[in-house]
Amino acid sequence: MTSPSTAPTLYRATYLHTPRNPFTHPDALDAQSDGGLLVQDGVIRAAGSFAEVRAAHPDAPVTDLRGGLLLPGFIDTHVHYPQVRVIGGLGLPLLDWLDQCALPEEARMADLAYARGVARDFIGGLIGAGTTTALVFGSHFAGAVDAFFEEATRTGLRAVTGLVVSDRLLREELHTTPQRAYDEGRALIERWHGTGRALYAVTPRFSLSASEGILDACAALMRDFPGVRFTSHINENTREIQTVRDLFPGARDYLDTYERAGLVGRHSVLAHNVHPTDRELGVMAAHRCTAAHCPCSNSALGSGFFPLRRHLDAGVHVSLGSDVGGGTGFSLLKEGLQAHFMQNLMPGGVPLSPAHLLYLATLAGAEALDLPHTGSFQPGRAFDAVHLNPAPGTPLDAVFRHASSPERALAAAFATGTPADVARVWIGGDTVLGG
Ligand SMILES: O=c1[nH]c(=O)c2nc[nH]c2[nH]1
Ligand SMILES: [Zn+2]
Repeated sequence: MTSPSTAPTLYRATYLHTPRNPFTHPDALDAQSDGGLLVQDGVIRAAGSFAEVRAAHPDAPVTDLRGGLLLPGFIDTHVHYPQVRVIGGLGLPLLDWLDQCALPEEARMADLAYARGVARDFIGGLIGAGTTTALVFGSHFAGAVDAFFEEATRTGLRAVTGLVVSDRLLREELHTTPQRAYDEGRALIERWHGTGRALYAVTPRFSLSASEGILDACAALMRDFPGVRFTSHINENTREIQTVRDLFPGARDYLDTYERAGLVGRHSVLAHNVHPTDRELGVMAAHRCTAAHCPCSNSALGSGFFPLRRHLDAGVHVSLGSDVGGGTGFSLLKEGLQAHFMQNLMPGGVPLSPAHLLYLATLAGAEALDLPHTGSFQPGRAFDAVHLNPAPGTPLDAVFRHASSPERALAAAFATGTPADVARVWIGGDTVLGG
């Protein structure tokens, strides 16, 4: 039995979205300076100019959002739940930062009451930044992962996450065994995968902290539960890469440690990939897996410049991640700007237009996670949206009021927008912030 329809709403706004990929389609940006989106039962039913949608739906009540910018909700494809309270540990390279900042805090997640508070802080931060879907690196503790799914369910966030598993070189209390990794993962998948908006991601932390036995346990979960997603880290830092080489002498490269276990596929999202080989890029493209680019983290941890051009030339799909807490905050506007800066500064960088940045922050994430009902405003997709409406008197407000085109306003949103400019957020048509 289908539930009865609710009344439609016609949103009137300056809206922009990328129904296509601007790296392959030059006219990918769809910008409506006076646009209309008809939403019913959480789904976009019609989209276009306000005049055109109004004419077809003369009786729908109108919600007037003019004055700001309406964008698809942001999709963060790499962000760590247990690290929200340690954002800002600047000045350390990856392995020192893990030892001194991240892992001591992650050990605190054994305490369920603590984890519940962190889940609230974390999801509040995501939604406050306009993020409506996230691939979230979970916790090493199954109870903390439960707490996360509960909070995601309460808030309405579209969350893909799972138990983080490791069995070496971290701290003893963060280690597990292959059997326990499988058993706890299985129980979490059965409880949460496909429940409401939740999906499960099998998540070995990185090969540096994973034996072949743990990676095989991850592969067993992927085999036994088709449809679960996979995420981990790869090629972030040169010392990390050398250590992985030493730990897996039989592997051709870092990717091969995952590939041999059968963990590289269409539902795999590998974070960073700052230092890939050509072989790794070729295999990632062939398996249609995604590289999640985390420019603020790469800058803060001094990991290096992401070779976007090489990824695009090889045909590797790229999305965006905030990588909190190696990253510096939840805003994908800031990540877009940092990606733009870094591509500008590196030899052979890819010039990124506002359309590229919007795509990376929205549809690219939907494609990475294989969530075709999110990421743009095309009719049939869920109404996941963020309304940027800066306070009067702010520089972004001044630009918005005087912008010569919606695309200029979009560029300014990436250049100077922050969570303070997020006025309202919807997920599946429900207001989850503001309103
Ligand atoms: O940026 C990162 N953050 C982490 O928490 C992590 N763990 C392994 N590799 C990592 N990289
Ligand atoms: Zn990370």
